[in-house]
Amino acid sequence: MFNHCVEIPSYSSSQVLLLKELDRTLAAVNEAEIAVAREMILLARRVFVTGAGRSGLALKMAAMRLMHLGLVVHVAGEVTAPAIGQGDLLLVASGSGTTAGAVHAAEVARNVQAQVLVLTAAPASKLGQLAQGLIVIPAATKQDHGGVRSEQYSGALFEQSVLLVMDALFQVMWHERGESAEQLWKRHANLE
Ligand SMILES: O=P(O)(O)OC[C@H]1O[C@](O)(CO)[C@@H](O)[C@@H]1O
Repeated sequence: MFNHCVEIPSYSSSQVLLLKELDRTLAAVNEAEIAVAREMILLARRVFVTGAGRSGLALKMAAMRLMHLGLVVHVAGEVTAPAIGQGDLLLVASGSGTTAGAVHAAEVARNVQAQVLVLTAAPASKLGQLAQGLIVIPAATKQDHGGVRSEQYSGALFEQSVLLVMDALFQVMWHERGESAEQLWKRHANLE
């Protein structure tokens, strides 16, 4: 039940809140962890991405950009995704680090000697412990309703941060590869 005595924030104040939270959270992401993630992505034979709900959707956006860079990328669970194996990388996003599908996928990947790179707000979680590479995003997890790490609903700050962390990493890798936007554009889907 909503408490109607609570002041309803305006659209613009909400926008400011989001930007402040993102600024603070992204500034706290460890650059050494990003460097390791970059290495793991570039060394992988193929990259698989997975995550539940909005966390998975944010990684699907990142997966598209990695494909635009010319990497071989699969979204786990899609009908065309092959088996993951040795030399592959599983990129998993889970704020809580406890979502069953995400943990299971990481276990499968480890069992077949694939590498596991995790973006999470909970590095001590089961998923965090399965990771060989970790990007810790100090945001609220989906059931952290305390409002301290974020005033946004559920895992929104984590999910937004996943997209921005991966887009920033894409920006680095794009310029390192020295390809023009026109060259990347040739890899864009032409059946959409
Ligand atoms: O990031 P987690 O903790 O794995 O949660 C997965 C997803 O579950 C949800 O709560 C519901 O889809 C999303 O907000 C979140 O992205």
